[in-house]
Amino acid sequence: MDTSAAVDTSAVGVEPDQPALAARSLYRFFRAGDEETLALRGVSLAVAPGEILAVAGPSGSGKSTLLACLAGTDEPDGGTVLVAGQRLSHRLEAERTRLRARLIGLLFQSSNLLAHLTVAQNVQLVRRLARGPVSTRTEDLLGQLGLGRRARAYPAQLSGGELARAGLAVALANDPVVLLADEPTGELDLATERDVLALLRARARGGIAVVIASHSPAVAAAADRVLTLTDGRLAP
Ligand SMILES: Nc1ncnc2c1ncn2[C@@H]1O[C@H](COP(=O)(O)OP(=O)(O)OP(=O)(O)O)[C@@H](O)[C@H]1O
Repeated sequence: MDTSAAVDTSAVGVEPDQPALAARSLYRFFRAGDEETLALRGVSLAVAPGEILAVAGPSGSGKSTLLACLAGTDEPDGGTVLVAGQRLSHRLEAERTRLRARLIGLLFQSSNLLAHLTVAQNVQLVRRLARGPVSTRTEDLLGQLGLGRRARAYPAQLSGGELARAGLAVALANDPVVLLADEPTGELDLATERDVLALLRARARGGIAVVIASHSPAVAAAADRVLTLTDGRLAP
């Protein structure tokens, strides 16, 4: 799909023709005792603003490792990650954390909400950590995700579908350039999965680049592009 016409890249702070996210030749090794696992073996990819990329692949193929390196929660042993043209990899952890808080939204299968905060407070916490201008108001974001009436609810008081949308609100709270989702729909029923994917598509139209690691056929069908990881290598 040609996303360039529909997307205002300036809205997400990405130069025209610049990928929102780029990974060049990522390598990641794990050593446990005598055993060495090559989890990523030279993975390169680029995701345009407004694009939804699905990363498929069997269990153990390296999907979570790739997403962690793209998010800067893990450091690749080799290669580079760029978000909106800024290098995320090979920096001090505090700098990676600062860049991540400003530029990246994270969505995981298990809830990314703090249990002792309400939905609105969870969103506001992420905004404060971003320490930068955030254009959408908390009430507007929750309204867009159909959570206007649940702003003061605690996570334990939400239904599964509401919890999924609240997790998405937290992932979008910092107006990210890139949203990274690791099996975000793994525990959802089909209707809620469709709901979440439609919401992700709507956000992508606003210019966010989305990367989803998932086994789900519905995710692959909803994506603009699917790449498959096999033993730490990508194939189209
Ligand atoms: N911290 C770690 N220490 C040692 N090995 C690890 C570590 N993290 C991941 N691995 C190994 O790296 C490989 C890739 O794991 P990863 O979790 O990225 O795969 P995955 O495709 O996300 O799998 P799944 O779909 O089951 O979540 C596996 O062989 C895994 O055992």
